[in-house]
Amino acid sequence: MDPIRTPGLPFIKMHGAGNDFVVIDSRNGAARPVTAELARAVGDRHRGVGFDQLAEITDDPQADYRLVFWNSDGTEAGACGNASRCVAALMMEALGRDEVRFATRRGLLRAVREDGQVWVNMGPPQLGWAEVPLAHATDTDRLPLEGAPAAVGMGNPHAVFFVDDAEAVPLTTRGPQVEHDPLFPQRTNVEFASLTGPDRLRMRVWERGTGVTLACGSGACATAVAAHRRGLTGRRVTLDLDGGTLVVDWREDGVWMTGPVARVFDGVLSPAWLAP
Ligand SMILES: N[C@@H](CCC[C@H](N)C(=O)O)C(=O)O
Repeated sequence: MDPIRTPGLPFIKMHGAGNDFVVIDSRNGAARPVTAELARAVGDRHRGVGFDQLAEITDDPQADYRLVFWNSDGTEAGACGNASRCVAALMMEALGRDEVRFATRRGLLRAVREDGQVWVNMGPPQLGWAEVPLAHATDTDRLPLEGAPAAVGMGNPHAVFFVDDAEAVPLTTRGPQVEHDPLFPQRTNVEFASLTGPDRLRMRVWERGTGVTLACGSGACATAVAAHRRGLTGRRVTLDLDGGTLVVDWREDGVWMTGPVARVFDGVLSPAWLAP
């Protein structure tokens, strides 16, 4: 056997507006290799490959494929908008189509390619306190926390703060405080946003299970929904994040989101590294 080109676990490294992913294809009856332990090891930016989320593609009888999302701390996430767009772009290419349907923990979602852009419908926002979920009944538009954030579920929980200057927020201290607040029994993703123009927001994010990231698709959707509910914007919003710009459009059939997609490299996890 060639000692360099050894077999192992293939993956694709992608990013959407700087939100970076390792994509592993476990379709066609392949044994499912991804566990919480493997996700933590691959997610380590020094000893592994590094990612914000690992997206595992599996078979699904009702859809073109199923997606399972893992955070870099090894926890599973119910939704990941940017990874959904990245994998949809890959699958559209592979299947030679401009539309795919995929299953997630939240249910069946749809992505389409229009004018070269991949849009994903993240589904309707979850605006009831139990759906987010929150620990007790309260107005999700203004939570009883310092800064009165809004709570929005997009298949995963989000706490959205509207502030004068998102740049000035100490993300690494405020983020984890809010993530672990007892009001969020499943912890939460945390967004800070400022209005910078008509229907335009500057947004920074602290992701549950990962920390500061350059972008968050479900977070952008949650922020656009919260901004519209507060009367700050219309239903179509442009969000400038640290790693790029996302556009969100809250339509009748759900919250659609688009932005840049990049396939960075294809790699193989060495069997020696994978061995216990
Ligand atoms: N980057 C993602 C969101 C990832 C999931 C999140 N950290 C969670 O635990 O819910 C996105 O683009 O939506």
